[in-house]
Amino acid sequence: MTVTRKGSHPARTGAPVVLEAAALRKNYGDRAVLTGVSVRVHEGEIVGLVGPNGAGKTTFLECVEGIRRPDGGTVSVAGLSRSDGPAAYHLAFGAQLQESSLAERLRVAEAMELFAGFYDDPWDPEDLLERIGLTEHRRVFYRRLSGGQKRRLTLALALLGRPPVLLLDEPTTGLDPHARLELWGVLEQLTGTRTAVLLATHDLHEAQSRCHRVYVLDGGRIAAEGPVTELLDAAGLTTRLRLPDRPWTQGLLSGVPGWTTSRVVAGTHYAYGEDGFAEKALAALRAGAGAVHGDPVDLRHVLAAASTGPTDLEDLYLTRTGTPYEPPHAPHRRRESAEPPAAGD
Ligand SMILES: Nc1ncnc2c1ncn2[C@@H]1O[C@H](COP(=O)(O)OP(=O)(O)OP(=O)(O)O)[C@@H](O)[C@H]1O
Repeated sequence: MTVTRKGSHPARTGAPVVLEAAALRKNYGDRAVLTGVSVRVHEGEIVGLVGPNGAGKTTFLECVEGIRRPDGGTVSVAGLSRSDGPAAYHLAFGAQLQESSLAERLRVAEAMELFAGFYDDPWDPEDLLERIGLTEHRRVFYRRLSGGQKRRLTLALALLGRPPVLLLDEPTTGLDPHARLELWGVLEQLTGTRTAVLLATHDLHEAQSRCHRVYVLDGGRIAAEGPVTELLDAAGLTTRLRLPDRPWTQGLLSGVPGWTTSRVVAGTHYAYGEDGFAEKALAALRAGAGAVHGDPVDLRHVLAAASTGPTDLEDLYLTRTGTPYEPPHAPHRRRESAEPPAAGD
């Protein structure tokens, strides 16, 4: 069987590099949270940073943004680094943090005008509000906006300076499907004009369908990097067979030609392999497993529950991090900072 997968984008890795983080390290106390993370983003690229809760995604973005001071490694954005001074450095990128807050009695249009004043050649605030779907709320106080509207406003503020690089921390969390589409429309328009986007997300479907490349961060290190389809093919993860786990499952499947790896999560066995593996595995199950474990009723149950399909980023995530994918849900909790902002910000 030939497998087709979603989410293949023409590579932009030939374009100039606009963000380069090399061997970034960060400790909180004696706990190493980033252990040498290197990330590169090219002009016009949308790059996803995915990984389990606590993997270090926000810490990485905050080190790039200059909110945290890394304990090692280097960062440059649009050719600038923190040593060029915070004012110059902060013009190199627009950032939308995981949590942000504005004065409660600031109206949407006032916030846009205020922030536009920081830049020599800002985006027209009214045009930006229109594109991001906030025009009808332009006179609404910040405190009266819904969570999703606040996310849209903070994204618009990040875009105002027409930055060459956008750093977004879970930009679609809390947005309704229509707002998500609007947001992706704006981002894709921007990347058409060479803006680069690096975004942390838990939404693997968006990461796969919208990003040119992903970095899978796990335990403070990069566990995988590249276009999703290339990563899956290179790892021999073309097809997935999912079935209830039994004591004999691993032994039987690992002997099937084309098998690559398996993970067991909460009693379900996820077996991965190259093209054709799943069909061979099912045939092996029908032919041999009854003899192996001697319980035909249970084997019928296992076969009835088995399903096969092409792999996607969820499978890469599971095999690389050992953690099953959790779909995105409610807006993120507020995190208390145990560390003051880095000096100079
Ligand atoms: N200010 C801080 N002080 C101490 N520990 C922190 C601080 N910020 C984050 N951590 C810890 O560092 C680790 C990485 O956190 P971080 O928020 O970077 O991960 P993440 O991948 O963004 O997680 P999530 O997906 O939950 O947002 C976590 O264990 C977290 O508890």
